[in-house]
Amino acid sequence: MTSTQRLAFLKGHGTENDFVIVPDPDGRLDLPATAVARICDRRAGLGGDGLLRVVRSAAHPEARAQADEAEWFMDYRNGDGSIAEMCGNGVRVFARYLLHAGLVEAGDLAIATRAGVRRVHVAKTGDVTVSMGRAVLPEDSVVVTVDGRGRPSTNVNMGNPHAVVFVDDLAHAGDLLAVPPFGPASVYPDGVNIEFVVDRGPRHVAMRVHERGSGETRSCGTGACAVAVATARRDGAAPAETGTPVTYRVDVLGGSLSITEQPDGTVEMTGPAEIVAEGTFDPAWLAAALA
Ligand SMILES: N[C@@H](CCC[C@H](N)C(=O)O)C(=O)O
Repeated sequence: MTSTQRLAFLKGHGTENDFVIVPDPDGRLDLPATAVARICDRRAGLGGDGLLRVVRSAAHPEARAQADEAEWFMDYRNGDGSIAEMCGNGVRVFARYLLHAGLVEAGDLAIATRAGVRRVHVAKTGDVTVSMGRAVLPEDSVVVTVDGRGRPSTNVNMGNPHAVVFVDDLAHAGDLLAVPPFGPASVYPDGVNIEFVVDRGPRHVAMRVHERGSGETRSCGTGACAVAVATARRDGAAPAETGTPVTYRVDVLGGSLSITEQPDGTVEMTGPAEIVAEGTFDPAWLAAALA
């Protein structure tokens, strides 16, 4: 980018998990963690739970191997600038952006991520569905520390790490999240996303989440998948054994997501994804942020 060119950005969200989208098709932009954190700052920057850099897979060293399957790579960063393997709301917003920008046709497409290629269905309007791969549930229940107290949780990996804690009242989660919860470093050496869950009805739950690298957010797509799978195990629902898909509605502070576990173990998520604004960075502000 030359000093006279202005870098474009867009803003989007999925169930109010919000992202700054930065198109960088040829992978020319060096975006250090400090710059991402400044861009995602809600007072001194644009504000967002995370950032989605849009890069051609062939132009990114971490995605080159996926380039035959997926033209575009979602380079996802948390709001503090740290890198995460996967973002479920982000990948829906990423697909909505590709369509919005005319980079793909409506229908089925593949998106490269650090957790592997994800298949997405995006129509011209409405919800976006993404196949999130298989959940991995290591057998052990893990004790996480919430507000100074140990609580048992279900360890679920959706490409990124989650700990699902069943609670009696979600209202308490707000107080509990005042001090960031954490999991044991032996199980989660790179940190963990922690979900608090209550029942709302048959195959219907609500959650709040504390995200690694972003704090409490109004939604987490991978978290909702982890919650649905952990709840299905708790409820004794076993799609692999019955051959019948199981669907949970997972309410989040910013809306609701539909999560289906298929008999082959893959997890599908359906929910909204919207682009809300687009513009350009002030070149002087950006240069300072990148310095
Ligand atoms: N909000 C995301 C998850 C983003 C990554 C997460 N904070 C991590 O560090 O693993 C989602 O919608 O899945």
